[in-house]
Amino acid sequence: MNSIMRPHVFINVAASADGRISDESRRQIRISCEEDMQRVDRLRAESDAIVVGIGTVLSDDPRLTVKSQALREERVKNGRTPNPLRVVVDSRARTPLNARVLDGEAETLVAVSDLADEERVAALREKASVFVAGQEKVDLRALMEYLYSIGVRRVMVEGGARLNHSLIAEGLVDEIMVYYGGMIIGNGPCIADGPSFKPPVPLELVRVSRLGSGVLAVWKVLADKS
Ligand SMILES: NC(=O)C1=CN([C@@H]2O[C@H](COP(=O)(O)OP(=O)(O)OC[C@H]3O[C@@H](n4cnc5c(N)ncnc54)[C@H](O)[C@@H]3O)[C@@H](O)[C@H]2O)C=CC1
Ligand SMILES: Nc1nc(O)c(N)c(N[C@@H]2O[C@H](COP(=O)(O)O)[C@@H](O)[C@H]2O)n1
Repeated sequence: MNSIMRPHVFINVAASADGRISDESRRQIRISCEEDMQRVDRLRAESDAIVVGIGTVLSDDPRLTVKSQALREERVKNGRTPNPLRVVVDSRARTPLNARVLDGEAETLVAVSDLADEERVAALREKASVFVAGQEKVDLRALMEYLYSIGVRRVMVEGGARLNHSLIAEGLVDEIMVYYGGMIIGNGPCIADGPSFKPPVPLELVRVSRLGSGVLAVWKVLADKS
């Protein structure tokens, strides 16, 4: 793979003990304990951009903002915007115009592909920036290069399952943080949904710790990096 200039990219995800990130209805499930939610808020505050897939926007309607006022103020003190840039990977420009990511609380970039309907893109441009790359799916390497070019150096990916898989498949992930909550979900999307990696993507365990009622594992991705 040709190397590109791109930000440091990490995935943060909350999973059940059986590795599921929601149930078969794909509706959001609260897996994280309070301590983990605070850790996630700090990670957001330390990031320049938060990336999610359109599946996550349609299922969860997330805000993707920093919840702690103190952390937002600290960012501002350091010359940054109160919240990181929100990025939605959305090939066909399906982000609803009333989605919380378009609420103006933070800047938002919607990444679409050539498949996106022009009228939908024009409507999104009223509320967000739009980046176009890729014929069918969004070209994730081009997106990461673009984010780097606008000064983004640290990207937090908050799912979902299919976007995580694609980013790992493209060699665009450096680190994966998994909070395992004390529950079994059964059927549902897993941490990375897609065709089997052959061979499996190797990870190195960086650290593991008990957090609240669950376990936090931090992994470094050892596969070829771009
Ligand atoms: N427990 C947790 O930490 C989290 C759980 N979730 C859960 O994950 C589920 C959503 O995950 P998914 O349905 O897999 O949707 P997703 O959020 O991964 O979005 C995938 C969609 O993005 C679009 N896309 C455009 N370009 C793409 C590319 N190059 N690669 C991959 N996708 C591309 C496609 O339309 C694709 O179907 C929900 O159930 C949500 O609740 C989501 C985030 C975090
Ligand atoms: N860290 C974490 N723990 C859980 O238990 C979760 N269900 C999620 N989901 C992610 O958080 C987003 C919600 O963000 P807002 O609170 O609306 O800002 C959701 O879309 C998932 O990406 N995460």
